Amino acid sequence: MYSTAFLDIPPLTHAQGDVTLPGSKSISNRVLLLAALSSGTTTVHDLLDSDDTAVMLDALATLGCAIERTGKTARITGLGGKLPNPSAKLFLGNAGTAMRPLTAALAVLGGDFELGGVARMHERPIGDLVDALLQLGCDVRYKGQTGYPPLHIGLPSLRLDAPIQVRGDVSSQFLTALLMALPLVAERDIEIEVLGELISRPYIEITLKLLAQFGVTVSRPTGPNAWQRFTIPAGAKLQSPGDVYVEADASSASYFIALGAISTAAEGSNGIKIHGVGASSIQGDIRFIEAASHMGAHIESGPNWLHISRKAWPLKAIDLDCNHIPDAAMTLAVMALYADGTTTLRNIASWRVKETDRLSAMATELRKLGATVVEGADFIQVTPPPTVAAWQAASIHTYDDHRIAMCFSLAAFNPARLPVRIEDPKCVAKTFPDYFEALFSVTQSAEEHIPVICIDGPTASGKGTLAAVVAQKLGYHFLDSGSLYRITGLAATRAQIPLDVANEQAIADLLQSLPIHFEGSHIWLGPEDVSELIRTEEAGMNASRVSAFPMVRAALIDLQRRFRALPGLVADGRDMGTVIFPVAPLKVYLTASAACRAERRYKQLISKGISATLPSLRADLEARDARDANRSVAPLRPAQDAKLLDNSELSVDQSVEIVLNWWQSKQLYTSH
Ligand SMILES: O=C(O)C1=C[C@@H](OP(=O)(O)O)[C@@H](O)[C@H](O)C1
Ligand SMILES: C=C(OP(=O)(O)O)C(=O)O
Repeated sequence: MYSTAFLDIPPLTHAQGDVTLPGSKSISNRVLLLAALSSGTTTVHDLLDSDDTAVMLDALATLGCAIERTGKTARITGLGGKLPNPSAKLFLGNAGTAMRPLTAALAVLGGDFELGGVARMHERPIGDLVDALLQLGCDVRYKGQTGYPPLHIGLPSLRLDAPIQVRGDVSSQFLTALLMALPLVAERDIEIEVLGELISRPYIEITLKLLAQFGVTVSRPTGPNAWQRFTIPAGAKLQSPGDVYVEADASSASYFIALGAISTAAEGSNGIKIHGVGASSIQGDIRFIEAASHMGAHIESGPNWLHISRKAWPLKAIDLDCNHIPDAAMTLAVMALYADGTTTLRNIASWRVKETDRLSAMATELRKLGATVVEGADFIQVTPPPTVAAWQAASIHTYDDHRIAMCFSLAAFNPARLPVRIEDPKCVAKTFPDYFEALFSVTQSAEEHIPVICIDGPTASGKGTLAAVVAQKLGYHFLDSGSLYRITGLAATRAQIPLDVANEQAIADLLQSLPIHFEGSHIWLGPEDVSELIRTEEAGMNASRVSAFPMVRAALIDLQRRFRALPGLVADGRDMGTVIFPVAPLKVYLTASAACRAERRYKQLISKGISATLPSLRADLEARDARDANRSVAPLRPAQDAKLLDNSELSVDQSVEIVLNWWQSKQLYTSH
């Protein structure tokens, strides 16, 4: 997951390949709750691991449910409708699928509970559900504002004789919550009557299908009243089905379906294949494929897969009632940027009460990109930027809304080849923590568009630390090129090849087959973590020797350039800006006085328990500077266009800030 303040997505040109998507949020949280309430043990496979499922799992554990987890599998011992801990304070984040169903289940079971979440959860309505529970005789009180969480739940005096009325026009989750909770107390038939137009209906189908798996068949009329009345039969009992498999999330699939529709594949391959969900999914958001097809996607499907490629281009503008796909419809609003006219998405008033006011947020952010947007009470109308030149590089504010972050990443395919900045990318953790990793695994950018920041400088200037922190702050890859020379020195020594120029061919040959692999700050040579081993003074001297051999340097050039990958690279070394990445947009040449560098190295060694003396360290360091500056190939010197940074008097944080400011000053993002 990218936990950076922002993530800059370079302009993307192509997409192709396979993605396996994480489990459905709606199915995961329903199955977890049903498994906990039912009798018997349930093994849930392919469970989503995200913020929304974490709050549900924590809540169930707090309530006394035994849960064993191994990877994506959870084994849940059902409570059989009895709570061992009938008193608890539950934090439910911003998960509607946890807050609403748990409120109903705990209200009918009774106890002493407090249910709350993040600030936004306390702005998301729950009054219609509470009203229904009060009719039933439950004791539910608002701890803050009437109509909103946090809630206190006490002991009920249940009255199950009259039909329970619930409004369905703000959220379908209120009806879902009642449907899952009422089998706990179904001594007689319990009827639920929906008032107003029921929105987001396909989510009710998910609820009914999963209830059926747990042994409860809800009956309802056929014909026009099919969405008005639901009857939970007397004697209904939640019984574990044993094993449950969670489909991949169809709403998450929408970003990759869109990707297939708006991108072309690089030569020799074809489209995007999504694994884990197919056209016969029980999730309503799968119907996004119909909308995407209308816009121009070519979609094929099998039992558990989808294959998408581009058919019509530009995409065709659509006018669509999106009430049945409220979440995936946000993706259509971004696809509309690539359409041949104005796209209108209707009947989506519920967008206003989700993770943020999504109607207003989408309108604001789409406008930043250059689109013309009309925002209505319950619709949005998007007209793409009129010309390529009208596109703008935008910094997208994400409002702690995972879907805003995910759908706006698709704007990186803009024809103006502008990057897109996604603020607070970690908000995707609500349903898809590794979204951006999945995106980068199937997308490509022209090499010249993948940013590289070079940080070159002499030994002990602190460039490794600076580069690693800058890479981490930007979410970029990190190349510690010096370590490649150190590994070369180590490998040659182990192969008993003397480090002199007569053996440069043999050392260069050795490099062709070295299994080098970087993992954060760790460097692996095959199965061995050599990070510590290559940091000794001796390894440094050996590195300096082999780095003077032209054949060795040539062999390492391609290897180093391959580190330039999405979303960007910070490369630390001695010739990053002069030789390896000569057209990098930012080159920093980091120095510090010899006295200062010797002292830093001294402290470093002493802290590791290695004895050293300052004068000898300083002499070694000056000798190494002289050798590096005078070697015939790629001598150590600043690139002509490098920015010089002397950090003798600066802390690491101060140096990082300077470099990030230099980087920021090169960006074009508008955030108005
Ligand atoms: O029941 C569910 O799993 C959901 C129902 C929908 O909410 P509304 O019914 O509030 O539209 C949807 O937006 C949400 O992401 C998940
Ligand atoms: C509306 C959403 O979430 P929630 O389940 O919290 O309602 C969503 O995931 O888009």
